[in-house]
Amino acid sequence: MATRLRAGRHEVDPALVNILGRKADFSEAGAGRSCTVIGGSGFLGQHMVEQLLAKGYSVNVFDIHKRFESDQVTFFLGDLCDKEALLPALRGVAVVFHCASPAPASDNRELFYRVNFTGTKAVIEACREAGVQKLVLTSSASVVFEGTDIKNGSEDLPYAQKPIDYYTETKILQEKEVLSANDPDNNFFTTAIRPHGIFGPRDPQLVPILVQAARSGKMKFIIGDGKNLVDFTYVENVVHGHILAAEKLHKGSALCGKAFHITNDEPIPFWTFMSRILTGLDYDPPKYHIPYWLAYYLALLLSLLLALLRPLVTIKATFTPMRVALAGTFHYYSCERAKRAMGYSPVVSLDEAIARTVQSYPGLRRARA
Ligand SMILES: NC(=O)C1=CN([C@@H]2O[C@H](COP(=O)(O)OP(=O)(O)OC[C@H]3O[C@@H](n4cnc5c(N)ncnc54)[C@H](OP(=O)(O)O)[C@@H]3O)[C@@H](O)[C@H]2O)C=CC1
Ligand SMILES: CC(C)=CCC[C@@H](C)[C@H]1CC[C@H]2C3=C(CC[C@]12C)[C@@]1(C)CCC(=O)C[C@@H]1CC3
Repeated sequence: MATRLRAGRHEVDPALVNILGRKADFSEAGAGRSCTVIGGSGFLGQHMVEQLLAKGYSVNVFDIHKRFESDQVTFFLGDLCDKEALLPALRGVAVVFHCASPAPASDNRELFYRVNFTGTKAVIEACREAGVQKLVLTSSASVVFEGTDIKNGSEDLPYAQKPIDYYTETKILQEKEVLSANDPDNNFFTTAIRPHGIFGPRDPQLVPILVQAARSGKMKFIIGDGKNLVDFTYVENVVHGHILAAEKLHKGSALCGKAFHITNDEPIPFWTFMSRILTGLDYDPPKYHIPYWLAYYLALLLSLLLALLRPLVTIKATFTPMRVALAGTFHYYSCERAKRAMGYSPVVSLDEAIARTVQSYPGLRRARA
């Protein structure tokens, strides 16, 4: 069962919910501006909640954890795999944003499958049962990435036949489920947003991992010639894409049952981006080059060695073939489809985004002697 944690500004009498079958919408902006953010306690989820509130939406958060306080939000705690737990959080809302997933760094295959695949099926069923009209999934551009160069890739690229990890494999299954659930006859519309390399304030992954690597002396080498372009997308642009998608998703719109890349539309060499974050926080940027294939085979050798030793020692490598591929190949995507179908364009430039991000991590700045 989900636990309702707080009666927020938009809470209504449960008796009224029962009579009307849906929660009344009290926002200034009118009908359709009530939503639930599944995964609303996470990095992207919290930014979603902030911008939705600013735009006058009434917001429910459904998450396995509660990580912030707000008297404007109604919180529901539970596991998204449990349809019965989801239902109270979805009744009466017009839009559901599904941005929950186990962290990509996890190696728990069973968890990825359970949450991203079977859990997403529970979300779809719960949406239908609760009378939700729109479901916006946070997918990932990596659903088409196989570890080799992608330059200005469009959404027409086929799903990866050999996804780079189990997280991505289950993101593919999840996206397929959501897109095929689009059902105009029953007034249920679905779409998927595919962001890439989300970064920004409060991100627990990219900047902290990078700083940890720099502090332990692992950020000395540039893999390859350092010219490989990659998309890094500021979190507020990702949120903007999600909200636009929800607003443009309706019967007969080009969004129904389709996926959309959302990026900063400013691909940047991977190592330039890393160096700008590092120097912004007073760390030295990497300066020695190591050939891509040498790095790749070294990482492969290391992972084979660790697999052989696994019965005796369990060490989690940071230098993995998957990370080498992410750091040494081109992978940037066209967001033309989102521009055309929903009028998307980034609201924060990459320069501004990097500056805001660096400024937001005073605790990770290098201590000067
Ligand atoms: N960050 C990135 O660069 C990219 C992210 N994405 C996608 O964006 C989405 C959001 O990512 P991000 O904000 O970084 O991730 P976070 O891990 O920060 O947020 C996900 C949230 O979902 C929660 N959650 C996990 N499992 C469940 C469950 N079974 N039931 C309810 N809640 C659950 C998490 O809780 P807990 O922390 O306890 O697990 C967390 O609060 C994900 O779908 C991810 O795949 C796509 C492309 C790039
Ligand atoms: C676009 C996208 C998916 C971004 C994710 C960023 C991460 C892949 C990087 C953040 C820190 C990076 C890192 C390495 C590879 C890429 C990251 C994990 C190394 C493992 C590369 C090899 C090394 O010498 C150590 C690096 C540590 C940090």
